[in-house]
Amino acid sequence: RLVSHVSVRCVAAPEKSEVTTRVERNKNFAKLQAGYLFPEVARRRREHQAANPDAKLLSLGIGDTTEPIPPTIVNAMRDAAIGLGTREGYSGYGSEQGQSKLREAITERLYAHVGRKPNEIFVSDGSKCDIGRLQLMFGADVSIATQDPAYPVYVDSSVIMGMTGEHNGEDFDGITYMVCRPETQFFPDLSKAERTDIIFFCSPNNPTGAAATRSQLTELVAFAKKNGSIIVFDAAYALFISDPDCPRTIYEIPGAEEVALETCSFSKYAGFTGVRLGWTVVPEQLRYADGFQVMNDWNRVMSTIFNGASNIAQAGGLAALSDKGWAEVQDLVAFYKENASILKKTFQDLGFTVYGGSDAPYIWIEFPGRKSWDVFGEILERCNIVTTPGSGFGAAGEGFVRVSAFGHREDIEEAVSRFKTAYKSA
Ligand SMILES: Cc1ncc(COP(=O)(O)O)c(CN[C@@H](CCC(=O)O)C(=O)O)c1O
Repeated sequence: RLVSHVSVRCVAAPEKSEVTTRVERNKNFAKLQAGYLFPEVARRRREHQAANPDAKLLSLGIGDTTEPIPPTIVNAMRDAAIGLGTREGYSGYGSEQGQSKLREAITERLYAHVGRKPNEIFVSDGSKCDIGRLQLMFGADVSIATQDPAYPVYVDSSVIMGMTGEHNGEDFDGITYMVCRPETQFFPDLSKAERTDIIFFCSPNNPTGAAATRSQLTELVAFAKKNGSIIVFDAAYALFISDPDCPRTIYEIPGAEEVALETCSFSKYAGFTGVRLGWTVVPEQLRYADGFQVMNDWNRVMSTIFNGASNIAQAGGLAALSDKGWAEVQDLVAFYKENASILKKTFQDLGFTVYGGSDAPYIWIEFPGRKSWDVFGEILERCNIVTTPGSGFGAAGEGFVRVSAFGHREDIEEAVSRFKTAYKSA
């Protein structure tokens, strides 16, 4: 009997050396330089708390919602859950693509005006999960480009899938990093970018908070068309956009349906980070080089390795898209936007160079010449506040720190007071 790779301690027998199986490890994992960013931030937070047991830590690190789910939405999930306890209300496995009425509601609320149809909307258990499944669908032989800095899942999932080479000390060989820094308004210089099969693009961008303009996204779509690339457009924060010149979906750009799929989520809209509900749009017009519809393979992935989003979560999503629920969603987003505005102004008044925070729930603060993890540690020590180091999002994030606006208002105000005390003469 093969025992798994654990040290086996048998009471009766003497301690044996470590026993292993004969299964080779996926070599791609060894390319990763550290654990995933947010568990590492959490580890350092726990370490600091252990060393300072009386400290009241405030978390402006991971972008996790904090406010209660609004009544229309939570009542719908409550009723769905109660219904499962009755013969007429019970339901088992649902469509892997999502309940039709939810697909229709997402389309009606967010995409009908740009030509998308319910059969192109695939409901899931969240956008991060879909990114991993999209990588599985694309396979290891595609070439990848991503904004830098960016949501770490794009790079880490590409490494795990075997789409990259080794880490070269700064970043991974085989990935095209499209640097997004202040000098180019956080939009990549596409004239210098190599052709890749897949382009991960997030707007509003996590972590910089920059929302791409219509002309920038028009340039991106043209770039993808010219190169025959597929854009994975991550719109997880689209509802935070106030600037009318910044599209909330890539499909506001004519022709995008031929080169882009879009992933989005109820996480930051309805406080569903723990409920788990998202979707990915795969247009009928999106085709591989051989003309095969991408939608067909995405459907095959979702029906093969996913058994559908929770029926309770879907009931909540449907309620969120009702007129009443959507008004409550807007109020939630406005609450976090106000947090962002308070934080942004605080850092500006303290003399920092600050980006983001207007069309996104993230504030991107520059610490010229400083190492991000050092600044992270300094803020933790001086303010007992958890942030996220910019270098955790890519090499171009070095010298920056991300501050999240997800928090109770009293915690945001306490954080502001602590920052003012600690950095009054920045
Ligand atoms: C751009 C982007 N896409 C997708 C997600 C996740 O969407 P779900 O539908 O909830 O799966 C996040 C959350 N990013 C947060 C949380 C950390 C993480 O997801 O690893 C953040 O960046 O702090 C995100 O920033």
